[in-house]
Amino acid sequence: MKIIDAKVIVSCPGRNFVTLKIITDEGVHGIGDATLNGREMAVVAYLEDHVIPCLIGRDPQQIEDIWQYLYRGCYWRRGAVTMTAIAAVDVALWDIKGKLANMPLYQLLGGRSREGVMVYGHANGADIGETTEEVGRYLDMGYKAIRAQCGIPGLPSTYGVSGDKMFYEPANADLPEENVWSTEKYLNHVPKLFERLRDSYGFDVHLLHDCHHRLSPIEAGRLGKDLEPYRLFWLEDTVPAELQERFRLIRHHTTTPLAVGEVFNSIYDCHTLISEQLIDYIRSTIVHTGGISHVRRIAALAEIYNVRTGFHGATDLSPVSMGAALHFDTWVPNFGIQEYMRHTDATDEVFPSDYLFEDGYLKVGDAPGHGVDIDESLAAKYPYQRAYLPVNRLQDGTLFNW
Ligand SMILES: O=C(O)C(=O)C[C@H](O)[C@H](O)CO
Ligand SMILES: [Mg+2]
Repeated sequence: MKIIDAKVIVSCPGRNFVTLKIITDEGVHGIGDATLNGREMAVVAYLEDHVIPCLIGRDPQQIEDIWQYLYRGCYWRRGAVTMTAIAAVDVALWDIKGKLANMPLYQLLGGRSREGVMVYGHANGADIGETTEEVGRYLDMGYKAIRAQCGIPGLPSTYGVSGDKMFYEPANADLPEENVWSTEKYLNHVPKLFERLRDSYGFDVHLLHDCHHRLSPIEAGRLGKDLEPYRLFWLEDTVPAELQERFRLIRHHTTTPLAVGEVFNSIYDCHTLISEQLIDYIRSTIVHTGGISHVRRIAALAEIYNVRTGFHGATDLSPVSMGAALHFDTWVPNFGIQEYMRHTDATDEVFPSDYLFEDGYLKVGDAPGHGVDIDESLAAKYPYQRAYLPVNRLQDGTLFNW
């Protein structure tokens, strides 16, 4: 069996998605997500110019060999662009293997470990009152876990707060939008949000919060401590995580569970965090971390240190990523939670899928492979539109972390 063709499809049904489609001589095809928000075309060029020529003629059943060929063979290991491109190939090949075996992906991985995948939704508002109402709305929809973000008095905009309450899309400008940040204002305000949420809804719902890489370790320790009475499910991305050792200090100061990893692209970004049990949830996900073949190694390492998975699942990860992640989540023994930011109807039409939301859980279907496809003629109606994630400045103008 041979790969006879592969193509990259870029489509913007509201936001940009990059999809790799691999076609075999037996008529079976597989697809993988290659979307890297704000740097999409770098992955397109990487795939078209450097990866696809190496795929033609190879046996698509040799997933591991192809993975090693693309990782070791490029010499310049790791990096978001490389690992996203490899992930797209890997997921497309697992999709093909599932179709050849006539099995859903979770069966190939080792079978079902749970009936459904607990997901968390995104409640946000301009202030504490609005976020509290939004959390209520998510509870009414059946969610068991909800991430809560709210506007900070004195700041014109805040990460995680959007006009559209169902579909959050931060990459929205032809050039990067500039936000303004104050850690002091933020640290004073956030505990009040969670106090109100626990007063309003009690302790049965799982509450999560994302700091989006904006604190120093000691500030993170303080926030974690301040939030302890409200028993968060997790506090995410407290500090920029290039330096894994930073988490030792945070861990010394708080028992609030910690999650990190959506910007990681390799096991080498998180091995210290995991093996020293400095975190509780690892968020490195399939699309940006080399695909199923690499993420399952991270999950296996995490399992022996009692760290659970909590995959990134924002809207900039396409339904293809969500389908693959849900199969992985259905199987992986140390599953924790799955992020679920809903896609727009236009996106779901371009990417027909068979997963369903039911009472706080997402459930995969039994279609062979990962169960998500692309409608190419519809995709072609939404041409690429350049869009960037925002940048962030402190109130004195210093460039900061977004
Ligand atoms: O979903 C999250 O937790 C995020 O932090 C979303 C990110 O800002 C987004 O994926 C960046 O492209
Ligand atoms: Mg995040």
